[in-house]
Amino acid sequence: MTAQILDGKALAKQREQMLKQRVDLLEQKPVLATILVGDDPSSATYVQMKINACGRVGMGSRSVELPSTTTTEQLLATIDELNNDSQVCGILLQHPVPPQIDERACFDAIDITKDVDGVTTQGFGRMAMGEQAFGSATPAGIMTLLKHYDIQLSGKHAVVVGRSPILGKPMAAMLLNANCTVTICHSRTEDLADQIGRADIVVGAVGKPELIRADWIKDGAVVVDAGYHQGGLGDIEKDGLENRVAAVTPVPGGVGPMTINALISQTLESAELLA
Ligand SMILES: Nc1nc2c(c(=O)[nH]1)N[C@@H](CN(C=O)c1ccc(C(=O)N[C@@H](CCC(=O)O)C(=O)O)cc1)CN2
Repeated sequence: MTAQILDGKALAKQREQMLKQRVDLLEQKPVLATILVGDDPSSATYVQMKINACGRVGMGSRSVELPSTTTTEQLLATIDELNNDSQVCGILLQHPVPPQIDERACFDAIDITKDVDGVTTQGFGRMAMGEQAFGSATPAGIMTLLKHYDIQLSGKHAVVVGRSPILGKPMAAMLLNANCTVTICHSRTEDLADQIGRADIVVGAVGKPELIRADWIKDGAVVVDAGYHQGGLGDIEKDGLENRVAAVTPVPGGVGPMTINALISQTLESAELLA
């Protein structure tokens, strides 16, 4: 068996062409506001990648950069201003924020209609209940990728490794909504290798380089790696997998580009709904 490569980079590029056509139909250019707090170089790179993607599809962006000493109150005030700015149709608060900030309070201050990154508690709840909501960007991008490659989900056993509010938990909810049987594993899971060995679909969403070993994964599984670490490593070790699994996301070029694509797609949807 030769694994199908779930090429997120190519799919994101293809989808950007369609997004551009939809943007061109709008009278007012959609604007995504990005908020970067502090000076983490990776976060700055990811925000710049999002701003660049907006530009490629003809959308505008408003970049807000705040110092690492910013307080929760100051960040809440910035979010409030953007909530009330009729030109802004989506707000992205880059995670992580510096430790003195109550990140959850700040995420939850984003107006639900502008929560295009799917980070609010209300958005999560609505999505989990199967109601209209923008999904958290990385799991939403993964779902688009799986759909594009016609990966069958209904009735399959998915194991999500990681339970973070913007990745593992919403990923599990989305797979459940797609009729998977879902197991969530995390740092306290005692039999991780056994759980992974029973998975038809494995999602690495734990943020630890190659924590998931290739030989735990069963033949014919679908392997989705949401991790990205120094040296191009993901959360999942890939040694020999390409000859025995059904499909695998590359790192880089798999989930990452689909995260950004989900964000800009949802920003456009927000603009279309607000128009
Ligand atoms: N508010 C949010 N914060 C964070 C999110 C998020 O979805 N919303 N996700 C991650 C980081 N992230 C986006 O913010 C992100 C990470 C990596 C990539 C990506 O495309 N990576 C490339 C490789 C990197 C490169 O080329 O430099 C790839 O995988 O091909 C996109 C987005 C944490 N924070």
